[in-house]
Amino acid sequence: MVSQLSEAMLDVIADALVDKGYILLSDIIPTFVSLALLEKMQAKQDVDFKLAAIGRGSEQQVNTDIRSDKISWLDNQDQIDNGFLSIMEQLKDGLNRRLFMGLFDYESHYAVYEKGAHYKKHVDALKGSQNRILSTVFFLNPLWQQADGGELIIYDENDTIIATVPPLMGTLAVFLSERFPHEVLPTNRTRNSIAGWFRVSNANHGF
Ligand SMILES: O=C(O)CCC(=O)C(=O)O
Ligand SMILES: [Fe+2]
Repeated sequence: MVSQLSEAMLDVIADALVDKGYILLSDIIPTFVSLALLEKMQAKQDVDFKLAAIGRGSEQQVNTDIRSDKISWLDNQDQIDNGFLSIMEQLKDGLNRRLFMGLFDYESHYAVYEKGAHYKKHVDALKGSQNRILSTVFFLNPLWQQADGGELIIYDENDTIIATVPPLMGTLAVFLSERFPHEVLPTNRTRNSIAGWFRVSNANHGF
């Protein structure tokens, strides 16, 4: 398949991850891909989405005080999902070539936050667990207004806010999973996103 991410774009992303540990991008996923993802998401929302759980393995539980989004996992056998996943694959390969991150696979889910839903401050990977290494959040909300709320707030290690990201169609946030606590503020209207994580394959292999 023809690469959709240019070498120059991959250089910019790699440099930002080295310098700051995160980057906010727009225009990296073609509009026709985003629109297809949104259309599919909206068509499936009433049937296929389940309240997201927190915790791992047998500790998993739904706790809507902490997070109240509903999710559905992407599947690389699905043509629409694959439009997005193939670009994430290019990102993975491009970063591995530049930074030797050892990124091995990528898991991702659609998430719908209905009016009033939120996700309290959390980190996507516990320090030293070296499983989820790099987080991505892709937003699918055309015409988002400030009054709609639902911003992604990213903090640094000292709990200072470093980015307030409106969940606007086409924005992709990429950040190191262990380093940045983040939260989703309550949304005032339905908010659609795809959250994903690049993982390494074993505990000795990290960034
Ligand atoms: O949708 C978002 O803005 C972020 C979601 C998130 O942090 C997560 O699912 O871990
Ligand atoms: Fe998260």
